[in-house]
Amino acid sequence: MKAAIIGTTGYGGAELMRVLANHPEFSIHSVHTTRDEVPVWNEYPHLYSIVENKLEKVDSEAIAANCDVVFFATPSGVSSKLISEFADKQIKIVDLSGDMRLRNLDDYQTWYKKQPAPKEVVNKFVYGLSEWNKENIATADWLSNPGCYPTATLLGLAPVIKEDIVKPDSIIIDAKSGISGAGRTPSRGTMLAEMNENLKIYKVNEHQHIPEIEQQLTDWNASIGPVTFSTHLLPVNRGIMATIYASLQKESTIEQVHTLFMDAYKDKPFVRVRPIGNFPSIKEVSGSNYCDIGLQLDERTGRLTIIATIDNLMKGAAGQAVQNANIMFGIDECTGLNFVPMYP
Ligand SMILES: NC(=O)C1=CN([C@@H]2O[C@H](COP(=O)(O)OP(=O)(O)OC[C@H]3O[C@@H](n4cnc5c(N)ncnc54)[C@H](OP(=O)(O)O)[C@@H]3O)[C@@H](O)[C@H]2O)C=CC1
Ligand SMILES: CC(=O)N[C@@H](CCC(=O)OP(=O)(O)O)C(=O)O
Repeated sequence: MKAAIIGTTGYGGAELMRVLANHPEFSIHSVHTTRDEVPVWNEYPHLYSIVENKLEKVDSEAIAANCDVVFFATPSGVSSKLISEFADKQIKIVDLSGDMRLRNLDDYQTWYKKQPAPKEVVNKFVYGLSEWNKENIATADWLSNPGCYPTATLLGLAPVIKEDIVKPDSIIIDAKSGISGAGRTPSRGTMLAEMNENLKIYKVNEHQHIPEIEQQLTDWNASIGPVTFSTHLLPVNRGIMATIYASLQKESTIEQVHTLFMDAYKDKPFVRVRPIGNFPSIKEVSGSNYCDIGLQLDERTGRLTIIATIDNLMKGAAGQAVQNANIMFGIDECTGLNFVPMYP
């Protein structure tokens, strides 16, 4: 199968090239940005002699004529405009941006502060949280890849929300991300002098992933109320840790909760539930498509702590996008994604 990538000079696009260059079923047919003619390795010399394509401007006719799938790794507000060009064409779409994730268009306008895509376009997209929406993904033509923070948060919360074992208004998510999550466009907040040896909270109660998390949680369990979600920038390149707190509805033991998670993820190869008393760090999933989950129960307060770690560029973006493309094309979801985490 041939793939086109739009947004190849960004970090998400670069990670897609790294994964697809190694994929036995997909080949990189063309790479696109707003610029053209420059070999993509000029932007990313680590891809020298591995990805030999030159950047091209977006030409939807040519992409659809030559490719089986197009990945949008573009900032929000881009795919919502470009996607209509692909509407009548035979090509599958995987959108890594937030443009197609929120069914309520007013939410998109409020949280992203941008014009939403038309309702009929958004409705055509299937939400690609691979582990929990596999049947719909398998028949999807247009797929919306989850956000990085929602991926860690939702994989961490799914078993307890689906089984209704936590108090619906008790959920607090304390999340931290490496700097690559902010993309490659330079900004003052991500400069070395600002971030080195620092830890910053940002978008307090205003993060655009809040409605995405709440949309999926309430799809699973209508009783779930608004969540508290905070995001912090860590002075590392990659990685997200979501530390999630929720109060149990009734008394349980850590063994019971752990069994619930083990059962929920037993046939989901990219989610590794750690043994009781063992907690994942971001380094332990770096460069891989794993989401690792650790659990602890505070018997004094009745509060459960769930720790979910991912690599924001892999399970949080390109890795999950390729996992979803695998499912959409009917091949094993792990194909091309068997990366062992890099350590140290
Ligand atoms: N970074 C991460 O960890 C994650 C990112 N995402 C999402 O994935 C998307 C990409 O993120 P990221 O790679 O970090 O972003 P970057 O800012 O690093 O890259 C954005 C890319 O989009 C291209 N681009 C911008 N506008 C257009 C346009 N009109 N037409 C074609 N290409 C365009 C840019 O190319 P140029 O400027 O050269 O034209 C660049 O290649 C975003 O929506 C982001 O929210 C999702 C999960 C995690
Ligand atoms: C560290 C960092 O800055 N992360 C970004 C993630 C952006 C992103 O992935 O945005 P969408 O999924 O909404 O497109 C942020 O918090 O906004």
